[in-house]
Amino acid sequence: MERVVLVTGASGGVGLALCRRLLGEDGRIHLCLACRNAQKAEATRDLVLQEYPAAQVSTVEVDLGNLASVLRAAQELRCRRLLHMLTTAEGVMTQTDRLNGDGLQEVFTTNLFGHFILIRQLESLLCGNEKPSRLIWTSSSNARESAFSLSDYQHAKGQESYSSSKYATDLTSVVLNRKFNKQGLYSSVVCPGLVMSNMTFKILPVFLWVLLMPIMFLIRFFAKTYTLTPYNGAEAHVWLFKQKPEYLDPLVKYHSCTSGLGKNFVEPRKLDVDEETAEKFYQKLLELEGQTLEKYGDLLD
Ligand SMILES: NC(=O)C1=CN([C@@H]2O[C@H](COP(=O)(O)OP(=O)(O)OC[C@H]3O[C@@H](n4cnc5c(N)ncnc54)[C@H](OP(=O)(O)O)[C@@H]3O)[C@@H](O)[C@H]2O)C=CC1
Ligand SMILES: CC(C)=CCC[C@@H](C)[C@H]1CC[C@H]2C3=C(CC[C@]12C)[C@@]1(C)CCC(=O)[C@@H](C)[C@@H]1CC3
Repeated sequence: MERVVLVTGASGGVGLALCRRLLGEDGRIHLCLACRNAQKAEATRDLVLQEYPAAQVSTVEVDLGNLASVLRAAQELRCRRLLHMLTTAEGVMTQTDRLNGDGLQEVFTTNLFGHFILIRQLESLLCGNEKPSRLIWTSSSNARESAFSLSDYQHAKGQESYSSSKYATDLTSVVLNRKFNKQGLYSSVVCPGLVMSNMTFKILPVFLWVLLMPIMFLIRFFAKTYTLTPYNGAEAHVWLFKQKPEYLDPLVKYHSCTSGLGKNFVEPRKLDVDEETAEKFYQKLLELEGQTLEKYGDLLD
């Protein structure tokens, strides 16, 4: 049976590199590209098919910061019946977080909660299959416990919404493993390292990054997480794709690394999470999910 792999954030950066690399690893997979709008999805599909003309590539339109869009995408994916792996590679990092149309913090929703809803809505596809299914979350080494608070888990009050959302991602993955491993669903978190992408181009202009490039190549001899290209950044995802999920440690984050001479490898590092906090946070996610489903009852089957 073909493996169906859904990649969010597939239109650029690490997500697009991951799609290309997955097809290079296994031409038999069915790749589903999740993009924010139909034009981007089609453009990405064309790009991927140029390189792998025989590949099976479908698209789904989803704005992860918009819960109605997430529920519609889940409905569509349920109709397609199959899903074996979901990997997240979208993300937003802004100086000024804001409320979205659902009255939730945008960074929290896009980086975590939209996916949480998507996964819960796709539980029937992901759980109880003959072979294990898997989730791969693109987190970050920037996930910091000090940025996260249970009482303000959407990070409405602080200035570190990105770090908070990535820490919340790590917590969620730990609990998902505890709840769903028995049903054959396994979750892992990865960090792609420092990658030149639209995200970093919002921190400094492209020309400055280009000027800094020689310095960064030198830094890479000492800092292995300077992966720099989306291709290198997707190393941990691709490595995980090839592992048996049952043998992975749920309390580890897998970091994409690149040596000074440009060789890619993966480094597992222990997650800095308190399992009790993770469980309490999960309960809060369930509460928020309840409110969301109540609001969007018309989008449920
Ligand atoms: N770059 C880096 O140095 C690091 C990145 N990461 C993480 O890696 C992941 C990928 O980042 P990277 O590739 O660098 O970033 P990019 O900005 O290049 O790519 C982000 C992708 O996410 C999509 N996206 C953004 N918002 C939404 C949304 N609301 N709904 C659907 N899709 C959305 C973008 O789509 P669109 O084309 O429509 O904008 C794009 O395809 C992120 O989770 C990021 O946090 C972690 C550590 C370091
Ligand atoms: C390399 C030189 C000489 C200058 C660049 C300085 C910073 C702009 C740069 C150094 C470390 C970078 C970094 C990130 C953004 C850009 C830097 C601060 C991230 C915060 C990007 C998003 C993430 O998820 C983190 C893991 C990155 C951590 C390192």
